[in-house]
Amino acid sequence: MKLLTYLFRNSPYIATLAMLTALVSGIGNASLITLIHAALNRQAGMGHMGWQFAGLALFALVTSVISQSLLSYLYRKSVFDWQIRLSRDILQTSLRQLESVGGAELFTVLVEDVTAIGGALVPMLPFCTNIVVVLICLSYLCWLSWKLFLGFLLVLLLGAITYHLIWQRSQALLKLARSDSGQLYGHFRLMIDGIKELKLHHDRRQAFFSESLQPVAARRQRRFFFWGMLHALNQAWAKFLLLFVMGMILFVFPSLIEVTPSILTGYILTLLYIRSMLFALLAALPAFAMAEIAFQKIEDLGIRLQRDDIPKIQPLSSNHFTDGWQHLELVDVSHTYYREREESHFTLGPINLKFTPGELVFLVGGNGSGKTTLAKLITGLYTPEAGAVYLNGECITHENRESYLQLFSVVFADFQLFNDLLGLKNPQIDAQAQQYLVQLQLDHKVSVQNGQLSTMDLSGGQRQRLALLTAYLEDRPFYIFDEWAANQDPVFKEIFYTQFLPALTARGKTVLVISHDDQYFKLANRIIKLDYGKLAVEHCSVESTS
Ligand SMILES: Nc1ncnc2c1ncn2[C@@H]1O[C@H](COP(=O)(O)OP(=O)(O)OP(=O)(O)O)[C@@H](O)[C@H]1O
Repeated sequence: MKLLTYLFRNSPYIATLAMLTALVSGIGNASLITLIHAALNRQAGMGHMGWQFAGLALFALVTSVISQSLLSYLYRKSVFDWQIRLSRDILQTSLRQLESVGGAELFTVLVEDVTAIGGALVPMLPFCTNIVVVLICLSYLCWLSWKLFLGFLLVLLLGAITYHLIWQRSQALLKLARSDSGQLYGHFRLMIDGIKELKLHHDRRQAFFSESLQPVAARRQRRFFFWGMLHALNQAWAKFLLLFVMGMILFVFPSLIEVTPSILTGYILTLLYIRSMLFALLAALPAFAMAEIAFQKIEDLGIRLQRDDIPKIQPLSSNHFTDGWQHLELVDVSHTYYREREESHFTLGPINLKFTPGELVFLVGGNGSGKTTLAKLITGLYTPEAGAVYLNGECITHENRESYLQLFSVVFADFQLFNDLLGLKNPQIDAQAQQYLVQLQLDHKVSVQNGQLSTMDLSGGQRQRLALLTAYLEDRPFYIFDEWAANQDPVFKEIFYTQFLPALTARGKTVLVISHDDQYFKLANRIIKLDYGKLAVEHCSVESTS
């Protein structure tokens, strides 16, 4: 049902046309059988009937081609629409919500569920055609003999009840198999991201393969197999029932009810004709079942992505914050992570901080003290659970958050490089990038043409420098570097702290550096130290923080 609603809402005209063609094709097909029966009983002139037969066959062919072509279009469009819509939703949703959904679940929905919905559209139109044929044929049977039809219906009812019982069990299995898919995609990601660690350690690789990946894959495969088996059982049961009912019509009912040989022939002929259609109807049900669960998963995800307590980021209305800022303030800001599995939580804050243009601020503290979380709060990637962030005295809310985000250029410790200098519209971008590449000592490795980097196959430290290049080109007022220099050689580390950072602040940029390099702390205007989520020390003029 959801599939039909989705289809008509998404492509009303094409779907209506496809459905009409499918229905008309069904009527054409059903008319053929009545014509064949009439021809067998010589009820009209044979020449006239021959033309009718040829016309109907041609009609069925044309309508079938049209509906199949429309179907193919609808399938591709459905997959495209869902993937684009979900991708847009994901890009619009707040970081915290995405983190709580998890990458593996997002990936499973984008790949598996979207394909399942598209896949269910494939048998959809033949399903409609077949339903029409079957319904017309059943009416024909009723018209031939309603008494015989009652007997037939009784057997059909018995079949429907048993079918439904097996169907329910198979649906439960399908849901379990779908949750296995989420876990399996999670393992695939882990395998690809952690391939070096897995390759290096034989026992770890074996354990990952045989204790993590394979059991989930095997369980999923087993569940899909049993699910398929239940459907096969249902199909076989349906076939048996049809044979059973034919046997009853041929050998039992004639002794109980008065029927002519012509009616018997009509019944058997019609049942033989709709046999394949009935089976096609049943064969389509698994695809619909998969789509139903996929819809449910996408709906769940939609609900999680658009939860009321974490509103979506509003689109960029104006860039008014970047025109000039005087001060940025965090007032009693806090954030808590809940770890359901460990039944524990980590709270950062309440934090009170102020930044002004042209400052060089170091953010220091032990591992897990909350430095990266604070950076996410400052940048607006996280919304404070308590307190507020103010820019020039204006509170940052969901209405102005998108504009506020444009204030920052951040290189996170787990940064991601893009080989296109995406979103940087400056016409001199190639020349500027080339100039920075020289400064970053990467010009012998990388070049930029039409905003595209020639390569990203670089060492870890060199990739970090490329991330710095992007940050430079963004030319935003507030820079944050999360342990950027950790992988740099001493020479370049020195250049970064003593040349690059002062050059940025000299241009009026505020720079917040998350760092453990205490030999450079003396360069800072201010040092902020975090200790287990609390602001431990804030030095204005620094010699040492220890
Ligand atoms: N997405 C998350 N979900 C749950 N807990 C998280 C998440 N991210 C961080 N944490 C927890 O919050 C705490 C602070 O993490 P954060 O990354 O901010 O620390 P950090 O000071 O940057 O650490 P490091 O110096 O190791 O990078 C840690 O205890 C961490 O386990």
